Amino acid sequence: MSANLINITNHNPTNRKLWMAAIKPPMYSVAMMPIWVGTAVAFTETKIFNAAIFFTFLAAAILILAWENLSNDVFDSETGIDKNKPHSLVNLTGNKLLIFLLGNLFLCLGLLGILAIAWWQHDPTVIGLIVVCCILGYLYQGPPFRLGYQGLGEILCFFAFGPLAVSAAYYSQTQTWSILNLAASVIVGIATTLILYCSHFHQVEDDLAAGKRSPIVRLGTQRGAQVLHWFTGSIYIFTFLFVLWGIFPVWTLLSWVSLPFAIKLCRHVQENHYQPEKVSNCKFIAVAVHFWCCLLFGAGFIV
Ligand SMILES: C/C(=C\COP(=O)(O)OP(=O)(O)O)CCC[C@H](C)CCC[C@H](C)CCCC(C)C
Ligand SMILES: O=C(O)C1=CC(=O)c2ccccc2C1=O
Repeated sequence: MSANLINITNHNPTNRKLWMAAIKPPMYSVAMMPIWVGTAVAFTETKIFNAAIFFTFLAAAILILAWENLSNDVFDSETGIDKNKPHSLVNLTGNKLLIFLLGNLFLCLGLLGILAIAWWQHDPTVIGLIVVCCILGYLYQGPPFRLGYQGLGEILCFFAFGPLAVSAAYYSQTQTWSILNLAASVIVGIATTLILYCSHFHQVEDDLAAGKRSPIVRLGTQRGAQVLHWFTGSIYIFTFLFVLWGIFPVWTLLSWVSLPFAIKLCRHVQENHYQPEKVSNCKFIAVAVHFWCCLLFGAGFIV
């Protein structure tokens, strides 16, 4: 049996854990929330809900994020930054080409789903917006740009998962634009960017060695942990202000139910920012903050 096949068929628990860490199932809620929130705002404003478009968009978003993650492992294998990362899909399979081709297959299927939406609407706007998201995703990690290595990933992430993806979801239902939806997209964008920011805390040593100037490399873990308080707090402060100004319905304050996760995240990082093995799970606490915050925020528009 080849080494690759041994890797894939070895069912011991450690190997299963590595595969789960490589595939990152909880991370895929990140692709779903912009579609959920954009569709919820569209429903509030227009009472339009097209289920076929909603579910096609959800599936396509998941496929596109799968491409982003698979190609991240491919491109990172070329810079050496993942050499200590056993849960990289390239390291697990030992087959970079396979992961590259699989990633591109997911991208094509995802874009086909979005193309179907554009076809049903006789309007290329949604595919245009999602192609721009994919270009930002490539600029983040792909050669020769690798803007994530310059510490610019958070900006790309905010625009891709915030204004662009949420506007695309809104437009896919209504074929119009909305200022309310743009304001809502700011909340989704910040909550998603929080996850990316948290993902750097445990990687400072490997990032430095590979020349990646992530925000945490630039700030240091201590200041990074302090900035995290403001970053996390801004989600709740902005939501409150938008409610106060009469822009968001009061029920969007339901998103504050996610505050315990946000407090847990800030405390955990404050206490462990300098211990990579302890802080490494903070990304998944941030995923919980994002999930509950965006789920309830979207629900607040429908209630
Ligand atoms: C792949 C991403 C982060 C991983 O970064 P890193 O290399 O530090 O992680 P590892 O340690 O695990 O190697 C996320 C990058 C996000 C990017 C800036 C923007 C992606 C845009 C998406 C393609 C947009 C999808 C939108 C969808 C809702 C239609
Ligand atoms: O593996 C990761 O660190 C991330 C994967 C991912 O898909 C994503 C999407 C949006 C924001 C952050 C992240 C990650 O950090």
